[in-house]
Amino acid sequence: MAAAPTFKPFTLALVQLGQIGADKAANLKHARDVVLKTAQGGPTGKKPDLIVLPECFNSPYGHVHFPVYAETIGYEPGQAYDVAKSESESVKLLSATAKETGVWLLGGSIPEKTPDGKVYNTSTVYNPQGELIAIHRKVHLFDIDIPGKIKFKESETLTGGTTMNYFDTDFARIGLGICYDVRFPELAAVSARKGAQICIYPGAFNTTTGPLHWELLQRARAVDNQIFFAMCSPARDLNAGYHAYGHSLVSDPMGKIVGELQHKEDVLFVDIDPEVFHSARAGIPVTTQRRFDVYPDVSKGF
Ligand SMILES: NC(=O)CCC(=O)C(=O)O
Repeated sequence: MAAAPTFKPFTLALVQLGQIGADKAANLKHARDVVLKTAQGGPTGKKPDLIVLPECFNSPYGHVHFPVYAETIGYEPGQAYDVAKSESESVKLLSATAKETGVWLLGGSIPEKTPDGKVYNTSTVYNPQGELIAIHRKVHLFDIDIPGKIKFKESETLTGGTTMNYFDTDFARIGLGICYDVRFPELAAVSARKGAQICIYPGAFNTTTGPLHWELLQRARAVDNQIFFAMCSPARDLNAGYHAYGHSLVSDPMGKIVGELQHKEDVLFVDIDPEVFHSARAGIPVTTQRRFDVYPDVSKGF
């Protein structure tokens, strides 16, 4: 495995997208418009280095919708990918938008179909040249049943991914996950031990678990691993079948919230300061104090 890039300061923008409805073309156009505007800079006018979209940004969120909206991506890690030949209209649009803005783009997630008939919840990542350079298929499917509150079963139509994923930029190694993946500490732990200085998960928590767990889990993953941790949600739409919690958030490696939105469409700009990462690790050196003679290192074998 290549060494992680030197962690440099960068500006992260989380796009808490609204207006995600039944019309895929309208969803894609709106996402593109907001990304183009975001790339012009935040309140300080500073152009972001990396823009992130939310989970399932091109389709309504629900197991009945995933197969209907699913697109063939056909990306194989380590193999060249020609966006011009892609069958995915979302991939083409995201690639063109990244290229036009000259900014890294983590394209939230979209339903993806594969030739064996499976459907995944998949993130795609583009460099500023518009090349598709990484994907992550949601590993842990969101199957929960809280009586009287929320029942959701992604596994009705989705298959869980089987790989750990990160990507390297010129400013950081970035660990990937999607939403419910945050509840499984191993995923972020493996990314961090493989050198990720930040994990970014597009996500769409709900209004039952969101108030209790959204912030808690992100700050926990950040402190566990002494990394930055960010999640980008859709805005809340009470007319939609699924009510997203919103509150896109960034925690620093000390567990301090360095930016958080409310529940409406908005963009969160955060300047990521590597100094916080280095001082957290120097002051509380858990990364060198682990007792793998007592318990196993979950990152071994990846
Ligand atoms: N989209 C998701 O995976 C939702 C996860 C969620 O709401 C949770 O409580 O976990």
